[in-house]
Amino acid sequence: MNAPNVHTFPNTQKLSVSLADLVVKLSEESIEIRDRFTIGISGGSLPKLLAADLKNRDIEWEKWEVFFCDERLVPLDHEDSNYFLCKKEFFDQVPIPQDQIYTIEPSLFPQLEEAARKDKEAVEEAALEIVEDYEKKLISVFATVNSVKFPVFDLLLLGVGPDGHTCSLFPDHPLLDENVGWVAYIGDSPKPPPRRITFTLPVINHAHNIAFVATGEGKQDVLKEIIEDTESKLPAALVQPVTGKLYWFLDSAAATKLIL
Ligand SMILES: O=C(O)[C@H](O)[C@@H](O)[C@H](O)[C@H](O)COP(=O)(O)O
Repeated sequence: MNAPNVHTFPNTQKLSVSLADLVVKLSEESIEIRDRFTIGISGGSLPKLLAADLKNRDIEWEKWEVFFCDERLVPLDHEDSNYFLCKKEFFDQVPIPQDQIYTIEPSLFPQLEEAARKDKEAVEEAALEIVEDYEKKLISVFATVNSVKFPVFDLLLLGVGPDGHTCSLFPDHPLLDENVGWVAYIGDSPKPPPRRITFTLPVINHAHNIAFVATGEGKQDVLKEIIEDTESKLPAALVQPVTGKLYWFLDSAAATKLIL
């Protein structure tokens, strides 16, 4: 594995500028080589930190293909939805074509909601339809181009929770062992809401570039383990690109305990 590139900034404004620099560079390179830029975005504080400076940059937005690294199984206009958050913080401010922003399928929601009134098995069945639909969306963008076992994103932007989770992959969860599927359903997320879908570890690890963004003192201890303990089994520590590059964008509060 390539050693991670850890970048620390005195404040989130400077972090956002440097993150935008990387995204602009990767977008230009990918468009030059593949005539498109495939990116996966996460929720949390990331969309705001991403958009802060990027929204003013000169970018071929019409070449972007955007997926969600994880998504909560709620309607797209629900305040828990990662799409809703990204729309408010980012998409509303840049001209990415709407049909190149790949959301979970809203028409599959009524049956999920109906299943929720029945039993766990019915919920799982309805959730699997959402998973399959999202995988089809990935196939529509990636399979004919790469013809590989896993999609290869140009860039995945990830957050990390104080427990070491990333996407909706949580510590000690059996989903960490998934090594075939591209998208997985989790019905027992320890962080609400409980029902979500998430990219699996192999999808994450096949990306050309992965950038984690973490800020604030609440991340100090977990970052020390993830970045410095080579034996750590925390989900974010299992993000180890097969051949791609791994970046960390931290503010000084989050990076305080690291030996850099
Ligand atoms: O789905 C979720 O519950 C959140 O999106 C979560 O995974 C978040 O990305 C991390 O906890 C980092 O969040 P912050 O960047 O806001 O600390």
